[in-house]
Amino acid sequence: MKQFFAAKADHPDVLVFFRMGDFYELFYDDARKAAKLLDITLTQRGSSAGAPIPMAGVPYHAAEGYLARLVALGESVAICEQIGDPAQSKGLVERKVVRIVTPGTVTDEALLPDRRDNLLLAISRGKQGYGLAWAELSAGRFLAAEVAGTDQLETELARLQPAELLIPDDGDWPEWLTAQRGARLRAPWLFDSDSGRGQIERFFGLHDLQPFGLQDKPLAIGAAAGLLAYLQETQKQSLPHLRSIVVETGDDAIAMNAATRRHLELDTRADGEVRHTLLGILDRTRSPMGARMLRRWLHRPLRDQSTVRQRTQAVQALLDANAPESLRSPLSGLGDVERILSRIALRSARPKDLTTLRDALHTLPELATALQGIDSPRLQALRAPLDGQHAELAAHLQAALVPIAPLTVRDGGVFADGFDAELDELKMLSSNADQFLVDLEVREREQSGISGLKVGYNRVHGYYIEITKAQAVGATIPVHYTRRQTLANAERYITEELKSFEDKVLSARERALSREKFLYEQLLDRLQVELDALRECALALAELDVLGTFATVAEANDWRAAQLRDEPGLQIVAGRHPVVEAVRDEPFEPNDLVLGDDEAQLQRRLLIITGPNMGGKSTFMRQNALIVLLAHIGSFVPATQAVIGPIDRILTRIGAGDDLAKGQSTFMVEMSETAYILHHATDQSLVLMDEIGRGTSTYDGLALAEASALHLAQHNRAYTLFATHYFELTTLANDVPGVANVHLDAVEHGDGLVFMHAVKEGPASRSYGLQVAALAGLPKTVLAAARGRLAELESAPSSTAPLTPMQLDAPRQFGLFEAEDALRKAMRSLDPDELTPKQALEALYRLKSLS
Ligand SMILES: Nc1ncnc2c1ncn2[C@@H]1O[C@H](COP(=O)(O)OP(=O)(O)OP(=O)(O)O)[C@@H](O)[C@H]1O
Repeated sequence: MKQFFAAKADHPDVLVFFRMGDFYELFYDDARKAAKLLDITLTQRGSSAGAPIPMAGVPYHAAEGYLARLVALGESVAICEQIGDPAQSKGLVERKVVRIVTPGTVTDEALLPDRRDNLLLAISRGKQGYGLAWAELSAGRFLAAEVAGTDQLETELARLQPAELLIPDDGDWPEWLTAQRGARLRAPWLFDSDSGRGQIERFFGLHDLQPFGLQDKPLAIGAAAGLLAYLQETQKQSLPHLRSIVVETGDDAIAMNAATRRHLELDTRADGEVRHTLLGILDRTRSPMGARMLRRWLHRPLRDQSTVRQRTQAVQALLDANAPESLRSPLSGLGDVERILSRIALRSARPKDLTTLRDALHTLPELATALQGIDSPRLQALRAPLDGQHAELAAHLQAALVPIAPLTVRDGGVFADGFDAELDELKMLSSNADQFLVDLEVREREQSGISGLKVGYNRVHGYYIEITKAQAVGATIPVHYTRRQTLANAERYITEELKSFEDKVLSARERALSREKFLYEQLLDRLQVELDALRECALALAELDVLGTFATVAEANDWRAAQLRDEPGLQIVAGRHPVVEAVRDEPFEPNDLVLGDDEAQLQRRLLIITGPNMGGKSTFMRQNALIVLLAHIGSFVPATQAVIGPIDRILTRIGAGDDLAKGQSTFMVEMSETAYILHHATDQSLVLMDEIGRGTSTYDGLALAEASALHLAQHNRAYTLFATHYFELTTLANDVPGVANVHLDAVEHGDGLVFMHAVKEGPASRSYGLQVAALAGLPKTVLAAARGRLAELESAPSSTAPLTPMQLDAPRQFGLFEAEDALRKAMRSLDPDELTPKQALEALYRLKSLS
């Protein structure tokens, strides 16, 4: 327990896995917590100061599964191992914390999600805003940035979704941040940028931070220092694969805040589902590295048109050369080269990692050939690191390793025959043993005349000659046999010859094992030298995977290349919603979008979109945002043509949901998202506003919607799609330059409604709210009451009656309500108590004819 308390004192904030024989044991609060989180039994062991000590444990061979679960829950674990051999040590075996497994720093294959990055993020703050530094230890990436305000900090967090978050413990952080999974408060001085600067320089072996472009970014330096300190504390080893810090600046990418990422359902839907999202449609990548790169690209569409154009051109070239499949098939089964390289750097690579790397290197020539002659600068740039660069290393690994590697180096069997003469000889000694023993047995049987005599081996006593009691009856045990062990019905002996054989074989086995360990370390050393080149290769493989995926998706779904250009404006012809189109059984109705200032100086900046519920307003708005986004990651887009000018932000306000975590009501969320948009949208931003104002009373809502639309059109001058049921807003088009109306339609067909889903110029004529409600199965009595109330509202609008959106477009709904009025009058004239059954039946027919 003294050893445990010492380990715990050094690691008070994490669970301590304390190795005892075949188990990792947890004690006291750690035991209680682990028992709850892992659903393992809480027991007791001994007592301390008279009180029993709570304990829980997991078997050491199954520890990985438990660690994976704890890490996924945001917990960290200090692994305290037995140092030295218990068989050799007198008294207590020494124990030491050898590593700390934390959610943001894990590199073991079994503990990592394979298709998404696993990031550790550190934040610092100052008067100018916040510094961020994040690392993906499993891939050797280290980045930093500075942002101006809390909004942007939230945006970056939504993008990066770190597994672990380091925050200086200097008080007063918002709860949404400190309550994040994996959030950890750390001593503020660890984030100090003055001392941090020196630490970073020392770590990377630099004179100053100029090469990283970090020298004038004290906040980013503070964050990077906080992150490095944590890495060094938890990893307890050198981190040679972290080679540089890449500084990201916000201007490089199209900004999308947390709400936008959520609303556009880039990689998860509100219900947590992943398949029916943009990533779900797009992700046909063949390797985990490709999948991770695609996700990163999707969350960071680039504003740099030339990079994006190169990607799009590469996709086109692949399609023209009919090459997507010949590129993609070698990528399947390639393995996670990127993460394997990190494990090699950290010297934790397993034999299987090395055989996977070997097989991947053998695939490179095939890939290089597939890309040969394709007319694309980007593809050729990616081909360069694959082509013939690693043939020697591939041959070396081929010669060194067995075809299918064992799980660990510990039990040997990693190296192939013929690779190392010394190892071969040692292995020969131990494998020839079998024949020697067979020969010996035959010989001893003949010489002793005991035909049932057996030669055997056991781990404790070593080699022996066994003679059963029955066999011994009447026989003479040879004099050179020395008794080794007595069993109930047999005696075991050893001879000089067998003993010297045993020494030779056992030492040969041990020496073979230690030779294998030595060779393994040597192989890791050899690989260290090649890491940079191999990393470049891994990145090329990932990007080829993504570009090949873009080509395949484009081909399968008939997507086309978008044209990015410097002139402002957005023109999309026959655009479709990639997810709705994929999910729906019926054909999708393509729609156009034109926004911008055309040659005739006609402005078209804000579209008021009206139309019935279920008409397709939200779908239309989102599809345009998704097309713009896809175009900026280099993918083709679901449209026959898309010409897109510079875009700096995509901002959305869609749907409503309480944010209970932040203590905000539906309306509050709606307004704070609107406020964000009005503050941040520029004349290069794409803004989607879906039914602003519906979360409050009608007049308030209408007033807010109109004022927001005006602000967007006149002040922000953003490209705005503004869907609304407030029909009043359609008059803005008459008075405000840049505002235009479009609408979606439905037609009544029998009892039902048919939605046309086609976007047309001009305002909608009706809203069909009650019909849609009927389709949704509202009880007939409620519908009838609603119809009545609607008619009343229409015939006698009063300032005291609550207005509804229905009422606001009511003047346009003549036909429907005239018929209802006649019906209503006829009904009023009836007195059921006065009617005979026959009159009642006639009245019913009359009413039916009026309806
Ligand atoms: N262009 C289209 N082609 C085919 N189907 C479409 C199209 N647009 C929308 N839809 C279908 O119509 C459904 C409703 O669309 P959407 O949610 O966009 O309507 P809405 O007008 O925003 O409705 P509300 O006003 O109730 O929010 C979609 O789920 C989709 O199935």
